[in-house]
Amino acid sequence: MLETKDIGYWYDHQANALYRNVNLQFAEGKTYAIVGSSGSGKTTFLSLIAGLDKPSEGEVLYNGRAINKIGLTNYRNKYVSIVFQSYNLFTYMSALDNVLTAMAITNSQHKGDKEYAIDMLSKIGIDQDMAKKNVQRLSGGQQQRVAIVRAMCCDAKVVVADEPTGNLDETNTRETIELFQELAHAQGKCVIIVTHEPEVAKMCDETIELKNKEFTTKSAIKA
Ligand SMILES: Nc1ncnc2c1ncn2[C@@H]1O[C@H](COP(=O)(O)OP(=O)(O)OP(=O)(O)O)[C@@H](O)[C@H]1O
Repeated sequence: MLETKDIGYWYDHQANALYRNVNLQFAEGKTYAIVGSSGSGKTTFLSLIAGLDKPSEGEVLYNGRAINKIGLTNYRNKYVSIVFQSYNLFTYMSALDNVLTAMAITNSQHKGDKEYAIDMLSKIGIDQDMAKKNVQRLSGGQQQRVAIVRAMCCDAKVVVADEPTGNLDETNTRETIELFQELAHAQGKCVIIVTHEPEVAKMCDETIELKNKEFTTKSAIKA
């Protein structure tokens, strides 16, 4: 579904490239963990496949089409959901309005379907009363789950997440990754997570390690 073709990236000079000739494939229905030391370029890689930045060389392909041909803004709006460590919810809105707004902005097939949004939120333990309160009244773990439900309610097939469990305790981390698994396994999405936590990587279907400017796919390690 998503493929990098000989991509390379450098901020200033080619000689200082973070990596070059990266050829990776990401399938729908699977979760991927990208691991590697700090500063190796994981976040940068995520921004390339999410269409937030362009590779210095090579192409990112979505279902065989170069994303710059699709148009980066068009690609991001239609095909990608992004989950951040800092949740990136609209802080002045309720959880319900956050989900409804995302469905409206992305023109989801569930656009305007309040009952669907309420039902999805209830699946992560946010009842109707709580769903209508300002999102800042929820705990960090709950806010991150709202951010994931928001991705679930949108049609985008690619979900990228940058350290989504960075602010969460062990229990919330596990629940969050289980939701990502559901997103991939039940909804057929392609979920790509940057993480420095080995427990998170273990729960994903595949781990890709970025080390010495090379990406290596590790065999699936099941928790
Ligand atoms: N705008 C920029 N201009 C120049 N260099 C940058 C810029 N943004 C990031 N870098 C450098 O590029 C390298 C890769 O950064 P990136 O954030 O992708 O790494 P990372 O693997 O995600 O790190 P971490 O795990 O610490 O978040 C780092 O050395 C960083 O200092």
